[in-house]
Amino acid sequence: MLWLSRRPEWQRSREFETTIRSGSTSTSSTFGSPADQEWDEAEREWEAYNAHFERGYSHHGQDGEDDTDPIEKPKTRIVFQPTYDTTHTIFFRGHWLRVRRSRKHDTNSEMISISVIARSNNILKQLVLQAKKEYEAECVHRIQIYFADAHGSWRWTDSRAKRPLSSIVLNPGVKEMLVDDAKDFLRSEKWYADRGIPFRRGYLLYGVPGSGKSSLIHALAGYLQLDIYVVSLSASWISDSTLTSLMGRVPARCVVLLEDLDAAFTRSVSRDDEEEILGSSNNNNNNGNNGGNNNNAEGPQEQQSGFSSFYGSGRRRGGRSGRSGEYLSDVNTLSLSGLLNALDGVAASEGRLLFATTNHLDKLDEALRRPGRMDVWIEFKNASKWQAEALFRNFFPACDEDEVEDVDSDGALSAGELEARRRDAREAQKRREREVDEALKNIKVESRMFTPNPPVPTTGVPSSPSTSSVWSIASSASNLLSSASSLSLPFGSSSGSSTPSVSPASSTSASRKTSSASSSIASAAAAVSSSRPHVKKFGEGNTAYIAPPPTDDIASRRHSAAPLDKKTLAVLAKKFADGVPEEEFSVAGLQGYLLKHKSNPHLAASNIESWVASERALRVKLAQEKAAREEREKQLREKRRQELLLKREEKKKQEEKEAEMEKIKAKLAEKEKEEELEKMRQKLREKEEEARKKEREEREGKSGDSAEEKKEEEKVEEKKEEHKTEEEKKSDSDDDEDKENWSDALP
Ligand SMILES: Nc1ncnc2c1ncn2[C@@H]1O[C@H](COP(=O)(O)OP(=O)(O)OP(=O)(O)O)[C@@H](O)[C@H]1O
Repeated sequence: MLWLSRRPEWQRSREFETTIRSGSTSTSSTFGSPADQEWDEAEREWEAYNAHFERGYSHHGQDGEDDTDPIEKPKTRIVFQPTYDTTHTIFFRGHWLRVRRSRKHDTNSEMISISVIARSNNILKQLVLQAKKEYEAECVHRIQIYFADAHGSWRWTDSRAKRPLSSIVLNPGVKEMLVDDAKDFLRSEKWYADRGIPFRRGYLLYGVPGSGKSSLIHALAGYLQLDIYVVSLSASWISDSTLTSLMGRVPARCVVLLEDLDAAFTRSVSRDDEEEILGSSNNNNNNGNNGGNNNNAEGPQEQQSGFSSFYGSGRRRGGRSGRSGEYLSDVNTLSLSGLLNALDGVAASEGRLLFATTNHLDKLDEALRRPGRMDVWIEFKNASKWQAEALFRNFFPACDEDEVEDVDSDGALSAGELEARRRDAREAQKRREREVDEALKNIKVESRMFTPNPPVPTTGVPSSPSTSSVWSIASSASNLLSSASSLSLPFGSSSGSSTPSVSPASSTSASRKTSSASSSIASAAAAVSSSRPHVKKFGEGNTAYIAPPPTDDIASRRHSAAPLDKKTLAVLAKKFADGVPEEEFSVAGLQGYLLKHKSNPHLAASNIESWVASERALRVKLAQEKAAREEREKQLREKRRQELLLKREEKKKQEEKEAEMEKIKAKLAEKEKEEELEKMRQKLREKEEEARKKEREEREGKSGDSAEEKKEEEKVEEKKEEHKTEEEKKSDSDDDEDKENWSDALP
């Protein structure tokens, strides 16, 4: 893409899309392609033309707009790219190439297809090689950052200027060891191959937040000229398969960064889940404090750091269990075996430097900790005094001067040197005061006066100057002194005169001299002191009221510190480090503090103790608030738990009652059935009875008619009886005959 963006044909495309990038010209986060430069040129021409055009109509300079804008304006770059799905023709080394940008719909990733009509594909190979060369040349100064996306692919997110390793303040030897180890690894591919050892190296950076883990990785990647591929293991979409495909797709030489190693597999469901509430009643103390070891002194200074926060990726989205006690999505289905497989399975790519960061080493599974997966472990602690001093020295520039010879053994300037400096400062101060007095004397007194409230300028009407008007004049004069003196005094706050506080009482002498001064005082005084190019300020043209002095708070927020001489720097750095307690505050915390005093190293050094005290007080307050919050939450949970238990109890009772009722109903139904049956039986019996009765009656009704028949029947019966007895007799006589026959036959 870089190569394409440099083709003139690409830039001349008639169908193009535009978008914008922001950034200052010096720190543009994108490649400064010729297309960009051409566009800048066009923009400049257009602006010049417009300015010329407008001059014809406007009264130039009428409202005093200042042309000298010392601040470089942030630049909005217009990015200009040929559209998708259109074929563009580019001429390259005697061949016409057809180039087409398109988007893959499934992964939404961009694809560029280049075709050429030629006898061999050499021309395409040459093109790719040249593109690679140009890309690499560009990468010398920047590192490319890729983030894993939910489709299991790497998405280019940004390119960043390299961070010098020297800007990372770590205990002596740590950086050197890491650099040597990484360099050695990258050189020893053959060594690994000869021994059949997978060519991979893992580094585990663990320790308190804001101690420089991510910064070190960034700086190291820049030093080794490697791109960074970041995966946040707490992302909701991470699963075994996506991680495996991601790890299989990293290029051979790069830095792979696994963020939040401790947050992997820490999935939770919603806090409102009943089971969780009931189950957690016994370990309430862990709630909302899931490893958020807050006695690491981060307190209010804790910063969201790491790559994901830089680049706005998915990290900490949905919470980071380790720190915030919030909840990770329950869609994250990464398993330990999936992670191990992705790290050193067959599909895992080789040649990469794997960095994993965690704030909670104790939460890591033993399998992950096993050497071979994470070969080098580096612990990051809160800032030591040594680091604090180095940080201060890094932060404030030192001008090239004579070496620090007369800084005595404990780092302080010798008494003589100090006295000489104070004397110089006092003299410089007096000189300025004299100059201002001179200026005030020369001021032409006009008849116009300052008026008290209401602030309506009453030109030409004399009135006695009020306290407030005197104060404003005097303070502007003193302000002038203060700004002048702050430039010359080496010990701003210790001398007590670098930011003199102006009050009506303290400014009486000045006010007497200027009781009838006009508004021209301000400009006259400013003319005395200012040697810088004049920049017209808002309200400077006021003639009735002079601006009040900036408050101390505003005054201390100026943004540039004059370079310190080495001796002063040594003293201030020592003073600063003396005030920082050993390993109590993170480097990020100290950096935040120094940023607040960016323009005033003296104040930064002298205020450190009060900052430490206020941070501690704040931390105690936060801890108390946290404890109170936790207690409240605990009570709330306990209440909810009781309510839930009660509800469950009631529900159970209700269910039992219902079951009882059901039983009774069933019994009743059975009884009813029985009764019904009985009734039916009864009815049946009655019916039978009735039927019999009827039969009997019928029979009785017929009895007269059948008397003869009865007799006949009786006769038949008698005959039958007779016949039967005869037969019996006969059989008896037969038996007797047989017996006789037998007895004859026997001897
Ligand atoms: N040792 C250090 N040297 C220089 N700067 C540091 C150091 N530690 C922290 N910082 C500064 O503090 C900020 C946060 O640092 P960084 O993100 O590297 O911390 P971290 O240890 O990765 O934190 P986390 O664990 O929260 O990701 C950065 O702006 C960095 O410049």
